[in-house]
Amino acid sequence: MSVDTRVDLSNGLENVPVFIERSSAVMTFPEFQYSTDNIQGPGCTADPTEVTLPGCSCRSRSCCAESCTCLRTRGRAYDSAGALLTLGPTDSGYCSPVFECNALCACSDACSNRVVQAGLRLRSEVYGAVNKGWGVRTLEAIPRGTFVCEYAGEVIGLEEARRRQLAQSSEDNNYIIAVREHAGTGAVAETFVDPAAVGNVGRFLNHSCQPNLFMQPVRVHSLVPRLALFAGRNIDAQEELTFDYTGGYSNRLPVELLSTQRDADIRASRSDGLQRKECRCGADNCVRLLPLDLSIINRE
Ligand SMILES: C[S@@+](CC[C@H](N)C(=O)[O-])C[C@H]1O[C@@H](n2cnc3c(N)ncnc32)[C@H](O)[C@@H]1O
Repeated sequence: MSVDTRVDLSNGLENVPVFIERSSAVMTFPEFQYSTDNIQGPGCTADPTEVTLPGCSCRSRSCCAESCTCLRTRGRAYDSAGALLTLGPTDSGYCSPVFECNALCACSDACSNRVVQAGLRLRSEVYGAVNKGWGVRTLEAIPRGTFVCEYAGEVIGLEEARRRQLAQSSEDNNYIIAVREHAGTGAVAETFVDPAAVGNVGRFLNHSCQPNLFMQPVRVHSLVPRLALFAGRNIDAQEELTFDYTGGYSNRLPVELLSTQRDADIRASRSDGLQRKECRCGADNCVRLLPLDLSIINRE
């Protein structure tokens, strides 16, 4: 792929271009297929592009929490400007699910419950981030709570995630993100997304121990969640965009896996094949090692 400032990495697929900084041309640019949406990968039993959720029958421009069936149970997720209302943990310790109005809903495209599905709105640039390979910075200021982009890629099953993680060498970038959600009755739903071969601008986001983005699973047309990234604080133009690869509080392991994870962490901090990489985020609270979700490879 040729690298030029005016090249739109998404090739017109996004609402706004995703630029590549010209001075970063010395670094090799990875080959991958740009996709704005998740696609079904090996081991994923549901097609993320299929419309499977029921729609509301609100004939209004924008839905009201009192009458809309999409909003009635869980309440409003966004304010009237589209900013995410809850940017913190719920009592369960997991993030609260967000359901947007979908293709089967009778409300208009201007409904305030359609944010992530509207796609990228902010201009950003992929650039050479010192000592971290490629990174993403915003070209405009972003208010807290604003939707920034998805972490889109192949949605894969646990076995496939395990196979891919085991095939990685210590030099390879790790792209697989596992997200866990409380699914009621004590069950925990897990989603694995790998944007290495098919993905969007999210695949270039680096980790920080003090990130400015926050990951929130959002369901639009399908039960398969989209991993949406929102601004966790006000962000200035030119700041690097980062998120916590562990998913922070929203990604706690189920209790039965906690001891496995602890043992695995100890094993991996020794020098086996899955040596963890040094974290170069530069934050005051940096834990010095990049997170690696060892529960994927240590699960029977
Ligand atoms: C999802 S990719 C992010 C984009 C990547 N920097 C690139 O060049 O394509 C994840 C990889 O980026 C690098 N990375 C991300 N955050 C980092 C950090 N805080 N410190 C050092 N390397 C980091 C690691 O090599 C990691 O495996």
